[in-house]
Amino acid sequence: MKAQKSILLVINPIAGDTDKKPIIEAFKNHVRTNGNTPLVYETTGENDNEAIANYIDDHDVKRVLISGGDGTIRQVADGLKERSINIGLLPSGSANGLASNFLIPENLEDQLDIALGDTFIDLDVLDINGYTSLHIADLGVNAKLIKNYEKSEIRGKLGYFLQAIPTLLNSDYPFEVEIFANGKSHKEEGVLIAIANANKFGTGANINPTGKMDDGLFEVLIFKNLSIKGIIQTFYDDAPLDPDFVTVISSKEATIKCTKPIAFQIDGEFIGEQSLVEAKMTPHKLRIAIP
Ligand SMILES: Nc1ncnc2c1ncn2[C@@H]1O[C@H](COP(=O)(O)OP(=O)(O)OP(=O)(O)O)[C@@H](O)[C@H]1O
Repeated sequence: MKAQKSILLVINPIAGDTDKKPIIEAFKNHVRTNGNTPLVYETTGENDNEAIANYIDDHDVKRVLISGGDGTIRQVADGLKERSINIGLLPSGSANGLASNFLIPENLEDQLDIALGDTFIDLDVLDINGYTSLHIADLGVNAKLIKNYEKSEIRGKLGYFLQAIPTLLNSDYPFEVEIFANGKSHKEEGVLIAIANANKFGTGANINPTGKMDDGLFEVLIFKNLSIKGIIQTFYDDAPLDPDFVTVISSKEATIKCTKPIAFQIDGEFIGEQSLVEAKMTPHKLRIAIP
């Protein structure tokens, strides 16, 4: 007889503003049907990283499924640290930026099959100003959009969309930056400087079409203006980006200096206005089950 394995679901009850009971029930049924033991940890918003790490050690957990947005995935990544535990994703955040890069289906039973399956990516883990980043961090218009969205009452895609127009009209942009990477300095003007491990934002915009999420490198992308042609290009998955619109630098380490503090976000979380951003690849990988 096969030994029973403990599978933990880390679930954020507030992510995406949806009822999580159906996810918890489907998870428990699925895991029990496979002869394993389902465990559930609901995040509280307070010291979850530490609590998740303790829970994993105390219950000899063999795999962690995550139901939430990018914030919850980052918390699990921080909790796992050196533990080599496979994870699976049941996206339930409002944007699901990271998960949107893996073509995970909408159907919950299909998601469970994939999350408990044996096809994996060893995702790069970045350190940016001391925070873990798995997806995309950026300075400029998108971070400003996220800040205004976090302050607004309206959640979901509509809330994000409603913030777009006043944010885009903001007079702080373009701003001046100096980027040090691969032993060179680049001085540029930009409206958005992204540090991208992944390809796409949760909105579907493919800002980093040539990036690979497991190659030990990230891209610094300097978007020089809000060109309509450039923006439209980012909606076509494999379209090469116009060099008049964006400069791309691949690196393991980069320092970005701005002449004034600029709105900054990491994986969908607004961090504050920053004039210095230091990004480096860590030796860690996050092993995620994917389709
Ligand atoms: N029980 C809780 N009550 C309040 N806040 C919580 C709770 N659990 C987690 N959080 C907070 O939720 C945030 C993470 O949310 P997450 O990114 O997973 O979802 P989201 O914002 O809906 O999705 P997305 O990032 O895809 O837009 C963190 O700031 C965390 O502190």
